[in-house]
Amino acid sequence: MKIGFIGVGAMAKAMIKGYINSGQVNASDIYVHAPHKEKYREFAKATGINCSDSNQEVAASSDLVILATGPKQVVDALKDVRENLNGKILASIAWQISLERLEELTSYDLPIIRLIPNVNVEVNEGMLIYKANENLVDQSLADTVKNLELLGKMIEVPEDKFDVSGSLMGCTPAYAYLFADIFSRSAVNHGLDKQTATQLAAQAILGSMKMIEKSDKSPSDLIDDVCSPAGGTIKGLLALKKSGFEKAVIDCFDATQE
Ligand SMILES: NC(=O)C1=CN([C@@H]2O[C@H](COP(=O)(O)OP(=O)(O)OC[C@H]3O[C@@H](n4cnc5c(N)ncnc54)[C@H](O)[C@@H]3O)[C@@H](O)[C@H]2O)C=CC1
Ligand SMILES: O=C(O)[C@@H]1CCC=N1
Repeated sequence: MKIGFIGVGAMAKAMIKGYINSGQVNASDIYVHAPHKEKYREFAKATGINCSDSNQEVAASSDLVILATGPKQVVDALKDVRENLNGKILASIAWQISLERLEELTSYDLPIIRLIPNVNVEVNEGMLIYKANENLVDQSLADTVKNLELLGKMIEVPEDKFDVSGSLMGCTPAYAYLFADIFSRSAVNHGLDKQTATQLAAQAILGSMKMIEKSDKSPSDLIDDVCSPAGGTIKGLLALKKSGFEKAVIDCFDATQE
C-alpha cells in the first residue's frame, strides 16, 4: 500500500518513522508534501521517502492519503486534493475535524477514516483511536485498520467521545515525559547522573504501565503493593497529595478539553 502525507510536521514524521521501523512499509512507498520543504528535506533524505511537489501529487501517488496538517489548514489542503482522491482512502488526524466536515470538504462517497494517534507511533507503541465513515467497510476497513496497527493499538471510538479520548491518549505522552523528567531531575539533585536517572525513571514507568496492562489489579491496588508500611513510597505519595498533585492533574486534563 502506498502511503501519502499531506503535512510533514511532528506527527507525520512520527508515523513515517513508525511505518519504516515496522519493516512492513518501504520508505520508497511513502510520499509527502508540505509548503516548507526546507523543514523536512533532511528528514526525507535520511529516511528515503519521496518528496512530492504538491499535495495533488501526494494524493495521486498514494492509496492511503493521510491528512496531517493542523486543523486550521484542513480546508486549504483538502481544496487542493479533493479532485485527486477518487479511488483512494482518506485518513485524517486533524484534531476536532469531524467525519461530516471531511465529507463536506471532499465528496460524500469517499472512504474516510478519522484518527487521533499519539507520538509513540514512532516506536510502534502508539495508541490510535479511529472512526470510519460508512463508505469504508468490510475488507477495505479491515486492511486500513491492519495497516495502521503497524503503528500501535487501534481502538474504535464513537465520534462524540473523540475529544475526551483524544486528550487522554493524544496529550498524555507529554505529561508522561514530564513526569519522567521531573523524577530524574530530582534524582540528579541527589547526586545521580542525568543519563542513569533518565534510564531508571523510564524503565520504572514502562514496567509500571505493563503491570497496569497485564495485572488483574486496579492501579489503586498496585499502588498499595509499592507502599511498604512506614516506607519511603507512602511518605512520597502523601507529599504528592498534600501538594495538590491530584487537583493539578484534573486541572490539566480539564484544560485539554477547553
Ligand atoms: N503532535 C501530536 O502529538 C498530535 C497531533 N495531532 C494532530 O495532527 C495534526 C498535525 O499535528 P503536528 O504534526 O503536531 O503539527 P505541525 O504543525 O508540526 O505540522 C503541521 C504540518 O502541516 C503542514 N501544512 C500546513 N498547511 C498545509 C497545507 N495547506 N498543505 C500541506 N501541508 C500543510 C505544515 O507545514 C506542517 O508540516 C494536527 O491536526 C494535530 O491536531 C493529533 C494527535 C497527536
Ligand atoms: O496538542 C495538540 O493539540 C495535539 C493533539 C493531541 C496532541 N497534540
